[in-house]
Amino acid sequence: MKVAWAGSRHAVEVADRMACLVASDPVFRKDTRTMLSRKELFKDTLKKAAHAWKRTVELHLTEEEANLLRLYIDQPGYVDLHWVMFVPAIKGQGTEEQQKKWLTMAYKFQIIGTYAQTELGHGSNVQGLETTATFDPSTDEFIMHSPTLTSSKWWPGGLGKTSTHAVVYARLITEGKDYGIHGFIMQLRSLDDHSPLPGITIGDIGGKFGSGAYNSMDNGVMRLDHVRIPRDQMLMRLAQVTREGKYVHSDVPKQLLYGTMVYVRQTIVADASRALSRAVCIAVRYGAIRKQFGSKAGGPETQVLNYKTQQSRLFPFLASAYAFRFVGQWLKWLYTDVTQKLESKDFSTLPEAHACTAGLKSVTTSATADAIEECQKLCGGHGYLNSSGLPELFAVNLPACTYEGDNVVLLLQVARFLMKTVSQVASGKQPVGTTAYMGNIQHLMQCKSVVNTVEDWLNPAAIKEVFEARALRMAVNCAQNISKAPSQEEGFSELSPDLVEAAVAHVQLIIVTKFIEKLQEDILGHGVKEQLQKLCGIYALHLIHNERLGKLYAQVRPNAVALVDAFDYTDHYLGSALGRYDGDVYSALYKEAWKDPLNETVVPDGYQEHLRPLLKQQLKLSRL
Ligand SMILES: CCCCCCCCCC/C=C\C/C=C/C(=O)SCCNC(=O)CCNC(=O)[C@H](O)C(C)(C)COP(=O)(O)OP(=O)(O)OC[C@H]1O[C@@H](n2cnc3c(N)ncnc32)[C@H](O)[C@@H]1OP(=O)(O)O
Ligand SMILES: Cc1cc2nc3c(=O)[nH]c(=O)nc-3n(C[C@H](O)[C@H](O)[C@H](O)COP(=O)(O)OP(=O)(O)OC[C@H]3O[C@@H](n4cnc5c(N)ncnc54)[C@H](O)[C@@H]3O)c2cc1C
Repeated sequence: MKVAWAGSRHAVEVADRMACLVASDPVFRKDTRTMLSRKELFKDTLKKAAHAWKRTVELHLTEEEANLLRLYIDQPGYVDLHWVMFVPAIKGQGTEEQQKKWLTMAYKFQIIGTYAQTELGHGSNVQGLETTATFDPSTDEFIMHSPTLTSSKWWPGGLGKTSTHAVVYARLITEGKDYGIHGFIMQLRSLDDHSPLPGITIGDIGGKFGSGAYNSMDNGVMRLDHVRIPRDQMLMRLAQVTREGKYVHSDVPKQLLYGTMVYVRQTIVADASRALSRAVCIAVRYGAIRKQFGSKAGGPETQVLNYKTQQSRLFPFLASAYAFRFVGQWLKWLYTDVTQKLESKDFSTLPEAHACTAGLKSVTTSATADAIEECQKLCGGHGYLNSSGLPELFAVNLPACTYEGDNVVLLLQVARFLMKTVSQVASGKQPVGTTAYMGNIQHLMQCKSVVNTVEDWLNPAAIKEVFEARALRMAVNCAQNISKAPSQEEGFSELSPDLVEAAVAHVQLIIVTKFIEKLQEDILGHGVKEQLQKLCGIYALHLIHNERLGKLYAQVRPNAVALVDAFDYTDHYLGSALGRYDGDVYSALYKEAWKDPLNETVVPDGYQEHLRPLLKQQLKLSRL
């Protein structure tokens, strides 16, 4: 099962090696992280990042190994933005010459970069950004400027205190005309003493939700006051400004400007499955240790994992973790495929890639955030302690519902793609890829489900048909209602809640389909495929209705702990007293409690000033 989860034996081996490297290095300790002040936490993040880079160089780690090392360190920081957004933005939007210049420095960490798109006034509406980049032909420079308070860059990770450079998104103005949003490479801080360059006001935007968690990241604010940069720092793969100031657009779709977001959304699906699997691992292992109540006859107490209510709340998350993992592996393939096509100037699959990445990012991160919260409840009171690992896991993953595109905004993009496809089907065009099922419209609009029993839900063809019929009917229903509205725009707006539901149904179909396709592969190991079939059935059935699932849960229960062990997480990475591999939960919880700064003294600080006078006064009063 470990191989099925990781994707290959090689993947299991590299992941194990990197996880152990992190777990055995004292610099990467994180057990007291939630007790650090913001300043201490930030400094700790700088220390870990520098140490990780040192180890990467010393051990000559490959890119794959270095990425895993970063992942297992498990502390959001400026390096994430550098590798996941700054470098890909230059790769995707820079010319070969620009890539050679900037990536050479970025790969060696001679510069640290971030991705500065969002502003105080606009995040979702990228075309509404206000920062300007005005070309000055007299000096061959762009003047970068924040004309209003709301145009202040706001949120970019690493911007606050760390980044020396950024890809800044701004409205390009040349020859008096506004050509809309484009990317520019800007140096922000001196490479000598790290002070902001003239005209740049920069700082951190303040503390965020939860202790520890995303507070390790210096999300930043930046104002630009007529800062000049050379013309060749405009990312010029998609469009150029000539020496004379003439705007020239290449013959590529302008949406490629959004390419970095497509790339990152794809990686976020993999992050979501990982976060969900961590929460499930904690809740399942703890559920096998925790006992409450026994039989009336005085028998042994029951493991809480054996309660049917616990199983019906928890096992759909276990199934979802596997489902998201497999769809994430497929999405990575889709992204590679579309990138290769783009390189040979085939842009035909771009809209589908956008819809798939946006939709899957949205559905998997929302489900993951909800599930982590529920796992906390599934662990009872102990789940609420920081030492359970769950509060921090929740706080770190909650913003994934917002960053890289608000989940509702992204689902509306999927809905727009679906409405277009329905109208193409109506005019006789055969849809392809993930919307190919819509071509089977006659049958799917009328067919009746043959699913009656739990066993039917293990029949892939039956499952697929149910999900296809559901998704298609919801999409067609929306399209018909939109066509009755006074205008397409009004109809879309009025029906947006239904459109979001239709988009979710389509995305869930993709997830179910990719799970089924995974089951058709050669899967090694005795009983592995059978367990995955049951999980696929649970994932599908819990989305439709909750009846008849008990039988499947009973079949999964004997292997539940093994199914979470297959995630192959070290105790260090899991970071949970409740989810420990050895099950020694109570001693771990007890030990963790004593690490709290409040326990440094027996009598707390503040006793002399506040507690003692109060107690004394009350005592005096009672004696009067
Ligand atoms: C290994 C270590 C692990 C570590 C893990 C680290 C994980 C790191 C994660 C980093 C964490 C946090 C960083 C966060 C960064 C950010 O948040 S960056 C900012 C992200 N911002 C957004 O996502 C904004 C969302 N808004 C948009 O994307 C667009 O503005 C929106 C799509 C909503 C609307 O676009 P418009 O251009 O205004 O308009 P529209 O008319 O709707 O679209 C026109 C047309 O273009 C198509 N389209 C839109 N987007 C794309 C795209 N990305 N690709 C392709 N096509 C796109 C759209 O469908 C329309 O097509 P049509 O044919 O005309 O219908
Ligand atoms: C932790 C974190 C890290 C981030 N890192 C970065 C970064 O590194 N770089 C960067 O540039 N940005 C970053 N961001 C910003 C992030 O990308 C934006 O916050 C995100 O795109 C959402 O935009 P917004 O904040 O403007 O939300 P808004 O668009 O203001 O959303 C507010 C509400 O309005 C709704 N809404 C908005 N538009 C519509 C619509 N058309 N139809 C229906 N409902 C709508 C939304 O669903 C939401 O409920 C980060 C954000 C966070 C939280």
